[in-house]
Amino acid sequence: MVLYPVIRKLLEKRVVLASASPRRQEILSNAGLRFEVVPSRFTEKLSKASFPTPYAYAMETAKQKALEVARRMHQKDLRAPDIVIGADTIVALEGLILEKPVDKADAHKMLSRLNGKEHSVFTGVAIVHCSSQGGKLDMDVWEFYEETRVRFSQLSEELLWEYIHSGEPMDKAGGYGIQALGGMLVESIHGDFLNVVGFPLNRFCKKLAELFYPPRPEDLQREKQDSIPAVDTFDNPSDVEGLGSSQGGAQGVRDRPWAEGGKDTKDAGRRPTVESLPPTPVVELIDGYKVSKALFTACKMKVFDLLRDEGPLSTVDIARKIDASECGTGHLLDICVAFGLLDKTDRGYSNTDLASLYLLSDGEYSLHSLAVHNNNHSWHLYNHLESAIREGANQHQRALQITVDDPFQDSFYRNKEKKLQFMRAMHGLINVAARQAATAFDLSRFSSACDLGGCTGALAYQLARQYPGLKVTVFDLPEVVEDAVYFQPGGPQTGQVSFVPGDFFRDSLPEADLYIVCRILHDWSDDKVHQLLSRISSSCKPGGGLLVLEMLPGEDKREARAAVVQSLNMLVQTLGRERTLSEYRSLLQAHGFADVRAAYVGSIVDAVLATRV
Ligand SMILES: O=c1[nH]cc([C@@H]2O[C@H](COP(=O)(O)OP(=O)(O)OP(=O)(O)O)[C@@H](O)[C@H]2O)c(=O)[nH]1
Repeated sequence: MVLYPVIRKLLEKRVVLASASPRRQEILSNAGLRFEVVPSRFTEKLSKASFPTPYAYAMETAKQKALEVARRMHQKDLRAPDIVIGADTIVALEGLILEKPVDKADAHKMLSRLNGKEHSVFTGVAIVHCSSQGGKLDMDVWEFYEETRVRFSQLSEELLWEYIHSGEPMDKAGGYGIQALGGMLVESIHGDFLNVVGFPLNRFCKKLAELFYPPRPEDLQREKQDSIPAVDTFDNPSDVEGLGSSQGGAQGVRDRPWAEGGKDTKDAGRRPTVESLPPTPVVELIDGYKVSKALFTACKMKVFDLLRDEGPLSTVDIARKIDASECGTGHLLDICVAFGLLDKTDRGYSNTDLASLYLLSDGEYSLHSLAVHNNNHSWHLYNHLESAIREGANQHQRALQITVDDPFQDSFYRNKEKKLQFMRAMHGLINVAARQAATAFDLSRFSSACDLGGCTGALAYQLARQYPGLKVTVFDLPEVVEDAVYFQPGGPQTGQVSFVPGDFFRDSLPEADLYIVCRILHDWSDDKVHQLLSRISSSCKPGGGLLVLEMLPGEDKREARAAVVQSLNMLVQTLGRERTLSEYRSLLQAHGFADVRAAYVGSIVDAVLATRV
C-alpha cells in the first residue's frame, strides 16, 4: 500500500537509498517506496568541532553520504539515479555528539552518559536530485533534519551491562535501539519515533511535498497546516530550480499558506468564504517587526550575556542589572521566552541553546552584532521602504543624509565605529554559513585562492580548515584589512591565510587559482558586476576557478523567502540585487567562464562554481 501520494510520485523515478542501515530500508519500503540500496562509502570523519550545531553535522554527513553514491553511480554507468537519499542519525547530549559505539566499553560510556537524562536524537537527511547532460552530472541537494527528545530511566550498572552483552548497541547511534531491547531503557519520548530508529518518514514526506509543489487553496481549507498535500498538486522536482534547502521544518514558498495555489488552475478565482477562511499568517506578518525589534533590544541591552554570566535570574534582578523598568523588562523577557530564546523556570530566566549559540556578544557563531547593526543602521533605511520601492534606489540619502556612490566607503565604513559594527555583523553571518559554503564543491584541486572583499577572513579561515593545502589571500579595502586582525581565530589554519589591502575595482588582484566573491556581486549594479568580472577574468588563468557565493532565487520568482527578502535588502541598502542562476550563468559565460555549476546550500548563500576557459 502506498499511503502518501508523494511517495507514489517517486515510483516513476530511479531512487537510490545511500544507506546500509536495515532500519532505513525497512522504514522506506514499508512506506511503499521502491528503491535500490547502494551503501555509501563516505567515511564519517567530519570534524564535529567545525559545526555550529549537532544537526548541522548530521545534515552534512547525510549529504556527503548521498553525494558519494550519486557520483560513484554516475561514474560507473554514466547514468546517475534520479534521486539519492542519504541519512545520518546521531545522539546529542550536553554538547557531545554520540555516534555508533566502537566497542563494548564505548557503548558503556555512552549509555552511562544517557542514563537518567534527556537527550536529543537528530537525523539529518539529504535528498540529492541528479540530472546529467552530455555526460556531466548536475546535482541539487535538499537537506533537512528532525529532532526527537528521548529520556532514559535511571538504570543500574547490571542492567546496562546486560543490555551491552546482548550485542544490540553496536550498530546504533548512541548505543541503543529504541525499536528493540533498547525500548526498555526509555522512559519517554517527545517527537517522531521513526526519527530515532533512523529515518524521519513523516518529515521526509512533508519535505517531498514541499519540493514537488505547493498545496492548492482548497486543500488548505481541508487539511491541517502541516499536513501533506494531495498528489495532483505535485510536479516534477526539476521545475523548482532555485529552491534552497531548509532545516528542521517546512520553509520557503512551498509552505506559504497564503500562496496563490498550484499549477492546477481549474479552481482558480474561487474565493474562501468568511466561514471557511484559512488560518491566516497575515497578523503574524504584520507583527513581525515588533518581534525583530524586541530581539534587537534584548541584544543591545546584553540580556543574553547577562544570563550567560549570572543566570538564572529573576525579572527584578535582570531589570536592575540592565537598568530598566521591571514591567518593561518583564515584557521583553516574555517575548524572548515565547520565541524560544529564553527558558523560564522557578529559578528564573536562562538562555536556551539557541540564544547561547547565536546571541551572546562574543560566541563563535554570534549574530549579536548583526542584530545590533540591523537596529542601528538598517532599521532607519527601512523606514523609507516605500520611497525605495517608488524610486528603485537605496535610501541612504533620505535616512542618513549621505550620498552614496559606494555603499561601503560612503556609508557602512564612514567612521571607525560604524565600520567595526559592520565587520562584526558580517563576521558572525559568514561564520554561520562558512562551512557549508566552503564544502559546497570539492575545491581540493586548487592550491591558492583569493577571497575578494573577504572582510574579516571568516570564509578564508574556514576554507583553510577544510583544505589544509590551500593558501588563501583575503583582498579587501585598506581600512578593512587594518582591523581584520581583531577577528583572527586561533589554530594552525591562520598560517594559510594572508591579507592584502586594495580595491577590487581599481588595484591589481592577487594571483590565485581560485577567485571567490562571497556576497559581493549582489551589492553592485550590472555595470559594476561586469567591471569586476572582467578584472577577475583577466587575472584568472585557464583552468582556474571562480566561486560565487550568493543566494540564488528561483527562476520563476516564486523563490524561497530568504532570497527575496535579501534582494529587497539590496535595493534598500546597496546598488545591487540578488540574481538567479541563469543570470549568473550568462554573466560568467560572458567573461570567459564555462562549466557553470550550482549547489543549493541554503541558509545565507548558495554556491556557483565556474572554470576559466
Ligand atoms: O534507536 C535507534 N537508534 C539508532 C539506530 C540505528 O543507528 C544507526 C545510525 O548510524 P548511521 O546514521 O551512521 O547509519 P549506518 O547504520 O551507519 O548506515 P549508513 O550506511 O546510512 O551510514 C542507523 O542504522 C539507525 O538505524 C537504531 O536502529 N535504533
